Amino acid sequence: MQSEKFTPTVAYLGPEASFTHVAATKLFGTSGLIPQPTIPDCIEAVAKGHVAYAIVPMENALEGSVPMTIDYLFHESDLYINAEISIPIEQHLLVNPQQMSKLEEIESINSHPHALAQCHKYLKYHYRRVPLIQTTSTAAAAKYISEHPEAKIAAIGNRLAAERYGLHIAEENIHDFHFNHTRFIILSLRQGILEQEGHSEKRKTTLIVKLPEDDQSGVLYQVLSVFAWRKLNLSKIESRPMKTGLGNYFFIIDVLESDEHPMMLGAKEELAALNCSVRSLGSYFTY
Ligand SMILES: O=C(O)C(=O)C[C@]1(C(=O)O)C=C[C@@H](O)C=C1
Repeated sequence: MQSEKFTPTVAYLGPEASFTHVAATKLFGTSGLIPQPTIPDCIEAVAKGHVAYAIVPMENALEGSVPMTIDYLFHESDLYINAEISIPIEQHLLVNPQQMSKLEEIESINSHPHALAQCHKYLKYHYRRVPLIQTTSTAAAAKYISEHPEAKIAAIGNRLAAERYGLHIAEENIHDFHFNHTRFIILSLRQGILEQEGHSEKRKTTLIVKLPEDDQSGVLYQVLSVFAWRKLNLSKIESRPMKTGLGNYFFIIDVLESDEHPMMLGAKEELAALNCSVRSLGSYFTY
């Protein structure tokens, strides 16, 4: 399936059977995948050249962006996006087989904060007084309860985690909204395109734009008009704090066009003429 002849090493948010692991196997197969405990560890592994790629969650359809990913991309690293993959997310309530008959005695429910938030209504209705404990991933929560069969803890995670860690699915599909997807980005030190079967027709480009330091009225409007009159379709724009003081932001902008398209070259020039700083995180296919 892969066009490259060697098996690349890929850091992913683990442990095994996290959603990021599921996304990674869809794109890279099962070999060369190296689990990391956190998103920063994935990003650091690729930034230091310990692995060829890192795959990390970027955005969930219910909960929005993963701020840790965006902030590390902007503040802590100099990486490029080589591909994007989006997968459906189904959350299940998992318990150790020893706890299956004692569900009403559950003392905490553990999972990744995004997963807990995706099941907010279910948890409020069925487990109102049970504390929710955040873990580094859904699979980390599943692994923990498999290693502590005596603990009266449930986890929220996927079917693969139930199988991998020998857990029971106490309740299926507990996410609050049916259309639940997460998109993941594949990062590397090189600007490049990961090209495999089943990619999108068009490329997407991610830009990081900083507005001029001197506060001018209408500058964001001007930035948007740079794309608008060129008919460059934006699929996302989001502001994040610069971390230099209240009111200072950078923008992450996804454009449904390749970085080398003449209109994109013109857009980047015009943004520079507006005194904006522009960094391209690369052009890539989506899967
Ligand atoms: O915890 C996992 O299994 C992950 O891969 C992380 C993550 C996320 O960061 O959003 C990925 C997909 C789901 O939305 C829930 C959690």
